[in-house]
Amino acid sequence: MSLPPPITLEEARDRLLALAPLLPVEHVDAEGCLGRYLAQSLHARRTHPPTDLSAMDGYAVTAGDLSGPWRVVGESAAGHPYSGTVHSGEAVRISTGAILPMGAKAVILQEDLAREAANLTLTGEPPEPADRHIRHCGMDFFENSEVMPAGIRIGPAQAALAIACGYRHLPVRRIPRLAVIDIGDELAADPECCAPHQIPASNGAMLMALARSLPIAASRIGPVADTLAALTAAFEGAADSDVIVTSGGASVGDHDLVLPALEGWGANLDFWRVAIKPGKPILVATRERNGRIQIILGLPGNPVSSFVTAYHFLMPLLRRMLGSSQATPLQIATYLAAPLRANGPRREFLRGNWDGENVVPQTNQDSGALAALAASNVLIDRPSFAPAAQVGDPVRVFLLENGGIA
Ligand SMILES: Nc1nc2c(c(=O)[nH]1)N[C@H]1C(S)=C(S)[C@@H](COP(=O)(O)OP(=O)(O)OC[C@H]3O[C@@H](n4cnc5c(N)ncnc54)[C@H](O)[C@@H]3O)O[C@H]1N2
Ligand code: MOO
Repeated sequence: MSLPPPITLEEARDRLLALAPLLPVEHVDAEGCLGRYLAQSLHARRTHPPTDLSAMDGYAVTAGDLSGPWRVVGESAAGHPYSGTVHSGEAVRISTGAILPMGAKAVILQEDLAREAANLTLTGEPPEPADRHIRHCGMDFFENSEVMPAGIRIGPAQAALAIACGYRHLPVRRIPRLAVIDIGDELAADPECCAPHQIPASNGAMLMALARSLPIAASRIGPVADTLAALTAAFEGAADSDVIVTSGGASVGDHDLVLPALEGWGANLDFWRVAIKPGKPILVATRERNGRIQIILGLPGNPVSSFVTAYHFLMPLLRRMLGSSQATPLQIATYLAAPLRANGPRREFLRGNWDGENVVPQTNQDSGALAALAASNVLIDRPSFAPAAQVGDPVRVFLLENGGIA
């Protein structure tokens, strides 16, 4: 059997992302759409600050009157503005966030003043420049200005900004429906009831957990036996999903039936085999149903291969369907704390541990070594045919924690 030559990660991912249907837009409560992506750019519905505000607790005075003494004529507190106008020789008690009274052009810190009844004198330094402690109207954003582009991830700061801009609801894309299918005669559904010829089906839970770091609706099917009938039934069970992910049965063995089962089910193969390690046998297919495109990702069964292919393909696909403008994972540059052998033709993603300065590759790089994966917080990116590397050499890594996943 002649196999298709493996394509590069970039080509494979571009092809996959080009297939991704953009899901319909819906309007969701700003607090309820954390982790989703803005479907349209957001323009401020108000100016902020809406007028000049004090940035400190102190006294508001006129511009040409920074040496005092002054007479305190009133107060401007947050939510309770001073209604009069400040004149030369007068000061208004002002708190942080309170509206600067008319006529006032400077705020002097209370630490730089002495007050006795209504009499105020300067004991420290006046502000330099005079408006140093003033937040001017529009300092943050002006009405109608674009505050966030389409495709940005709505995290805590973005939700707060949207609310500050006057939005209760935000345009986001419908949550994708994902089905995860474990495939293999050797798989036990219950890890506590696992015969000697079996292994616990751990990939499904891992893939669900990975995908659930994004806002999705996921369901799990299986474990499914290595037969065409069982696979077809499993695909039928997932027929309403936007994305179907299988793990196992993607390679070339007699019992690796994902590809023939998909073809028998009416799916069209887009690509199979990518020049990465681990993860080479990954396949991507599509199926049209009621005018909708369903995407099927066949991931290799080896647990680390499943994880790495989900990281580089499934997660970017889901992000793109959710409308993200940064669907692919970002890298950081660090330094090797141990030497590495020269790499072969497949771009390799070594499991490693990064301490903030250097990265230590795991000793066990077998694609079935789940313990080494679980002890890792980065994937070290080794380009194809990278020469041997020494301690201290620069290397690029993908983060698996602290924002690396979602
Ligand atoms: N002659 C060749 N053999 C293999 C090739 C090749 O090019 N030529 N490729 C190898 C590579 S690379 C990989 S990766 C694996 C992938 O194989 P499959 O996707 O067919 O996976 P399986 O054979 O079904 O399983 C592999 C391994 O993973 C375990 N597994 C499977 N599913 C699960 C699960 N849900 N939870 C936990 N563990 C799972 C399974 O028991 C096997 O040990 O093929 C190589 N072979
Ligand atoms: O690609 Mo396989 O994932 O090398 O073990």
